[in-house]
Amino acid sequence: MLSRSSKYISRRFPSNITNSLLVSSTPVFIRSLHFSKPESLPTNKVKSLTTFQKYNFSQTMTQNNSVQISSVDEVAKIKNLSIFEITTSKPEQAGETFLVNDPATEDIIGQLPDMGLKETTAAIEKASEAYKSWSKVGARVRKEKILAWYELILKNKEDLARMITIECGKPYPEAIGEILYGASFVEWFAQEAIRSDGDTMPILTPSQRIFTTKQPVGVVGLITPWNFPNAMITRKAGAAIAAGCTAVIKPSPETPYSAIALKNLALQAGIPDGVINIVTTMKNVQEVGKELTTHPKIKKISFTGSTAVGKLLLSQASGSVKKPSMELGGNAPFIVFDDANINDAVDGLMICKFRNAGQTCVCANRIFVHSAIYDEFVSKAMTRMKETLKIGHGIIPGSTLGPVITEKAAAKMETILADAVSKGATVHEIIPESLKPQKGYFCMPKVLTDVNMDMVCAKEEIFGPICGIIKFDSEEDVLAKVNNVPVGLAGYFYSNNISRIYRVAEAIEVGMIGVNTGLIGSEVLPFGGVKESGLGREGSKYGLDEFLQIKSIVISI
Ligand SMILES: NC(=O)c1ccc[n+]([C@@H]2O[C@H](COP(=O)([O-])OP(=O)(O)OC[C@H]3O[C@@H](n4cnc5c(N)ncnc54)[C@H](O)[C@@H]3O)[C@@H](O)[C@H]2O)c1
Ligand SMILES: O=CCCC(=O)O
Repeated sequence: MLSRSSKYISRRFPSNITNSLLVSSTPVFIRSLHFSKPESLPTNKVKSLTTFQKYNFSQTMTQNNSVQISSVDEVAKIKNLSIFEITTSKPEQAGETFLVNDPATEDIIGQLPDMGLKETTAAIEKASEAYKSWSKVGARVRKEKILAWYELILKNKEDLARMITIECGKPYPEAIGEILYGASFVEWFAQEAIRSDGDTMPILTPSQRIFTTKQPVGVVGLITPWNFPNAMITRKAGAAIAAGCTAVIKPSPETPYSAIALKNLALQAGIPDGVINIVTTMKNVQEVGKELTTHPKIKKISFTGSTAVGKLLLSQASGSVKKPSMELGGNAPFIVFDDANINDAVDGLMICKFRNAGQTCVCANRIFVHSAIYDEFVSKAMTRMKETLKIGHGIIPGSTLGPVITEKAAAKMETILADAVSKGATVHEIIPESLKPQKGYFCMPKVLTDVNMDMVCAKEEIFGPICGIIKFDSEEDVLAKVNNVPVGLAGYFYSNNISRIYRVAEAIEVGMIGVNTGLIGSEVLPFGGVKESGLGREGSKYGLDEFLQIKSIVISI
């Protein structure tokens, strides 16, 4: 029987992922197998812009009962591989290429053009040309085309999700959840396209009428992260093109194929060429970012990523006063008060902390538990983690914990652990170290107790499967600690006291609060942060306005 909050979670995520994280079961640990990579990478042999590698990786069996995964074989199982291919330019024009790998195996899955200034400028020009007609298309036509895009995303959801798992590492059922989440923004903004109403103002002077109309801002630059390769694009691009804007998207170099597929599906849906443009790069990220934030034809920059990069982009965009939307880093508190339902709180923590191996911007980062229930909560949470966290390649059925995105991200987890231990934390193993897959950027989940506020795990965003649990004694004490950070994206707390629910929800300095739930995202939620977590709101009835500008018209009669 699922608890109240797990039923809620199940509405948003396919039951196989929520059940596997929430409900006890016999542990089945999974190892991924490794493949030997070619010594030198044949970038000079690129035949087409999108080349999915066809090397024969030699497969070596690890110890007993290991599950074998070849990323190359897994890519080959994608039925509609053509949607991941770049079709709008030629390899010779693009010059150099970069390699994309599977973080769970380190296998190379493909290579793409490493575009730079020239290609970015060309994409902006193309978007600018397309803007002339797209911005004039009636809203009803835009709505129909965007709905057709939505249908195609749903039709291809298995292939899109498989690619997310291969290039980003999240378990396949979670990847399916992301496609449904991402598609919900496309559907939502298709419907919003016909709702960009203006206003009629009161008549102050009998001879004057004043009204407003909303117009698209123009060509927009969208820069997105790897942790939601699909949904972070649809949440921006869906709103942008519904508003009548055209877009140049720079996806993360780790997860470019999901972006390319979205663009190809948009073309198939009848959204004209040039409305959505993709610039892929690994080496020239800064150069491309500079062009997107300084080119005079770009009127808005919408970015999701780290606070450090967000600040840089804001400063670059200030030169030509581009309208900004910034979805930046967080450091989400997850508070369990002594009047909470502990089992519900454990449910919420599992989904909130371990989704995408702890790599979502709204993941629980600092877990505060009241001293009266601390031992019980820690014991129940660790039991649940031991029962349900299964590490391995996300394609393997039953796997609930994939790798982190890069070797650097895995190394950061080691640094965070070492810092905590040096400052007095106790580390609790969840999965025996001997079961760690030998290849891939896997991090073993760990619980930290005896955590204090000087530790990096309490001060900074962890972005991985480390779970530091901090003891507190009073509401006042915990609120002071919670708000003593420069960021404020999401927060969560568990309590059954209605007065406290109002009080604490209003006191925590974040843009989004989950009360008695660990999962908050949906297309109707105004998504965004306060303080250094960003500017603007995505999704919801406010999301379209980020891509519109109000024009006031005064008529003398
Ligand atoms: N608030 C949100 O909605 C949200 C959502 C997802 C991720 N995030 C945050 O993103 C961070 C993790 O993602 P990340 O590691 O990909 O962040 P990141 O800032 O390193 O990268 C995000 C994107 O910015 C690009 N980028 C990096 N440097 C750039 C530059 N100088 N100019 C232009 N583009 C540049 C990257 O290539 C990538 O496409 C975390 O802090 C997380 O909280 C926030
Ligand atoms: O990682 C950031 C986005 C997460 C979400 O939209 O729920």
